[in-house]
Amino acid sequence: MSERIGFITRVQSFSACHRLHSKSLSDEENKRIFGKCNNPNGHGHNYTVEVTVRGKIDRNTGMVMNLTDLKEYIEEAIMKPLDHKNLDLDVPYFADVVSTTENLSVFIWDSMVKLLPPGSLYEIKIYETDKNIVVYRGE
Ligand SMILES: Nc1nc2c(c(=O)[nH]1)N=C([C@H](O)[C@H](O)COP(=O)(O)OP(=O)(O)OP(=O)(O)O)CN2
Ligand SMILES: [Zn+2]
Repeated sequence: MSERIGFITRVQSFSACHRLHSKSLSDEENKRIFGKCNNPNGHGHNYTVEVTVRGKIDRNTGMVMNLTDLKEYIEEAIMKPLDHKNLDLDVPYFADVVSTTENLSVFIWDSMVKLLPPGSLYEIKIYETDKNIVVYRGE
């Protein structure tokens, strides 16, 4: 039988607060562009992240990778740095990077890719709210 390629996804939720504010824009521009999300005292989200890994379905184990291992990588790359944190103040990456969900997806990609087998990370999908969804595939 020829080699089969599979995709596996693990879902993880975490809570964090943030403020959309760019240091390269004036206060007026920040207010105009980010509106209520520029509130000086911030606001919170219950984020849901889907991490998808692509790979060969191993003939012996029947797995692309062990989901138990993926769970541990997610704990390291997502939960420890982000859960119950103020993204802008607690996560050094966001000191000079606006904490949009796009940039959050890049942060999570860069953190996950360091832990996973080379070339295996396929997609990071984040639900910031039920209606606001971002996908990043490492490009
Ligand atoms: N391109 C992006 N646009 C916006 C982002 C983002 O990350 N990328 N983020 C925000 C805010 O963080 C904001 O919290 C979004 O929340 P909100 O507008 O309240 O969410 P909903 O659209 O789901 O809420 P409803 O008011 O119920 O429609 C803004 N833009
Ligand atoms: Zn927000």
